[in-house]
Amino acid sequence: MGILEKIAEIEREIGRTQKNKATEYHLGLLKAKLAKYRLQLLEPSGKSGQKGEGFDVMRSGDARVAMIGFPSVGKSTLLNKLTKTHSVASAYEFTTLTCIPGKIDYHGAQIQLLDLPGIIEGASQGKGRGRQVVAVARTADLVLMVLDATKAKNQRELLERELEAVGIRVNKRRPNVYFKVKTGGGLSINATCKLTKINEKMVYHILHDYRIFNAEVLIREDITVDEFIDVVLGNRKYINCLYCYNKIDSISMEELDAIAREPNTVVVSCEMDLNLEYLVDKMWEHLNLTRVYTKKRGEYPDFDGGLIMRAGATIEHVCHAVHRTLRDNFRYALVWGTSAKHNPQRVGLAHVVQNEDVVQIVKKK
Ligand SMILES: Nc1nc2c(ncn2[C@@H]2O[C@H](COP(=O)(O)OP(=O)(O)OP(=O)(O)O)[C@@H](O)[C@H]2O)c(=O)[nH]1
Ligand SMILES: [K+]
Ligand SMILES: [Mg+2]
Repeated sequence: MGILEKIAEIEREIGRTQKNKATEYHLGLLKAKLAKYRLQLLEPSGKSGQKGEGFDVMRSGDARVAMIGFPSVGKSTLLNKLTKTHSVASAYEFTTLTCIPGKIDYHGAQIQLLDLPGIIEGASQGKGRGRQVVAVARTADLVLMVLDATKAKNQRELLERELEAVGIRVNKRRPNVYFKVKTGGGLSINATCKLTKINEKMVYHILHDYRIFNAEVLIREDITVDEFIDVVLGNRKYINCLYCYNKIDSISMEELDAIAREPNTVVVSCEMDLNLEYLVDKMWEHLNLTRVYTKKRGEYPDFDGGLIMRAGATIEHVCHAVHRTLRDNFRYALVWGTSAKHNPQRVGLAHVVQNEDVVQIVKKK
């Protein structure tokens, strides 16, 4: 039996099985099996030409945003509106067949925006160019899910399911579980809180199913079976996602009002140039980047320049971004801004900077 058939069979069985206390355990095991087969689907099948030409676009700029959506929702039109790149747009589905990068300048930061082919249901199992498209999504710092405001309401769930199937978790954080595989000593399973959705026996069996017989597990929050499997597989990507409904020029005010209230959602019309600037603001917000200005002693900070850092960046990261030898000559730093207790605060390498901080690095004599 092929993997696809095995997957279909397990999915059928899950569908057949009623969800209740008595079947919970059995369902947990089925889900573990399903995840295992899906993982195999993702692995390259030996033939090296499989990767798909036109999809390995070089990363550039400070962050990468990938547009994911069904055909003809307006992804290419949006790329044309937001960047100087041109990507063919037309009323036919599957107009775009490769990955086309564009660049957005946002107050001195550069965001790489990727136009991609439309995906269809079953994309994660290799339908269309789905597999290449979702593989690109895995490399993004933010997924921009482009949706057609005039189409059915379940687009969002369908797309999310395709991303889930390749190990992408959108707008979720990594489950708070310590998990370490060991070479001996058996299984040690502990929890620091009450578990209502999973129990020790289930954890034990899932680990056995993955042929893990020695490991330390410390569960620190009330996780589900799926979340535990994510931890065990370890290759999940947790990516922020912003939902962008396009073509709002073609729906009623009532419909618009309902969509606009959904979380993490921006409504736009490429055709009427509606809300596009706001969309870029929201993209920046969801990328969760931090801008830090550096200054020299006795001089004003350079508010035009500014370093773009990941959230959680420290003074050490700032040093690396300025010059590769700076960290070795580092004595202390002075920080002005929201991360400082008083202005300026004298800090060490481990100090976490915040958006719009000003940093002066003082070197060893
Ligand atoms: N009414 C309306 N139509 C739009 C809007 N934006 C794009 N379109 C139209 O939607 C159609 C599809 O646009 P594309 O940009 O090619 O869509 P796509 O998502 O890139 O499509 P594929 O590459 O085939 O997946 C075109 O006919 C566009 O003119 C909009 O804001 N309103
Ligand atoms: K199209
Ligand atoms: Mg297109």
